[in-house]
Amino acid sequence: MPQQTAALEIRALTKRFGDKLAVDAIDLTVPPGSFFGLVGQNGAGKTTTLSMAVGLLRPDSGTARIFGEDVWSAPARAKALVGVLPDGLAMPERLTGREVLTYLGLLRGLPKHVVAERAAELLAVLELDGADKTLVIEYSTGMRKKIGLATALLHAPRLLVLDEPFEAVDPVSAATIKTILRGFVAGGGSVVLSSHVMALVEQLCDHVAVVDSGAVVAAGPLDEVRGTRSLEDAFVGLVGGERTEIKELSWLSR
Ligand SMILES: Nc1ncnc2c1ncn2[C@@H]1O[C@H](COP(=O)(O)OP(=O)(O)OP(=O)(O)O)[C@@H](O)[C@H]1O
Repeated sequence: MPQQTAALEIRALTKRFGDKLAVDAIDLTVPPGSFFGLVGQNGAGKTTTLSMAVGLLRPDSGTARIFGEDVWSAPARAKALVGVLPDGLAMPERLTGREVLTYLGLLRGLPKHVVAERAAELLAVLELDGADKTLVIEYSTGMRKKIGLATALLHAPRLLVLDEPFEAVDPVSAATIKTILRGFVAGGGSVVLSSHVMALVEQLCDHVAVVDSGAVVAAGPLDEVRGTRSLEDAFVGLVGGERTEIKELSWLSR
């Protein structure tokens, strides 16, 4: 059977901030149609990797391809294929959610009626339509995540790259987002998300990569990476185990 083009292929991506090697020649292959979880401790390099992979942060070296299109040498073709929810998404703050979607949809070159229909549907599904008169500057953190996800979905991309999509999102909205993402994958889409919540990654993802100190320490189908353990136990084992040197905070005891 011929090999299918990877949804996302990262080769030797490297980023240094001053003396800090944030991402160290990372390699990652996201198979088409997969639901891929990227996990790692705080500061492991997940956001830096994903930002370089989608063209938001220029790498020092290495390549990223989205369905074969090089993100840095063919950015327009690559970016047409991907929807991105970045960490700390900057939004036009003085617009309502609907206005943001309309603005970004038209910038993407979608016909006006298509933008209007999709914006209405996304706002309804994500329960943001009640906030039709609310400016983004007045949104809660969770509402910002949801409008960010709506902007990522608007142009019907083939790949979604989502940095911590469930952070600060209430359980009802999280359930809605899970349903949307599962439907997206069932319909042939591919998803890469980063998360610290192992249970969520186990629930949603079929592939996982564990990042530690800017490098991948394990990657592949979820069942191969976790083996017979829970993902949390596998993760703790992979990234350095329990920290026995930590003394109790004795001054907290009464
Ligand atoms: N703009 C920057 N300038 C300097 N150092 C940075 C910058 N962005 C990230 N770093 C450093 O690079 C390393 C990787 O950071 P990154 O945000 O990619 O980690 P992460 O895995 O996404 O962490 P978290 O789970 O806490 O979001 C960290 O040591 C961080 O301090």
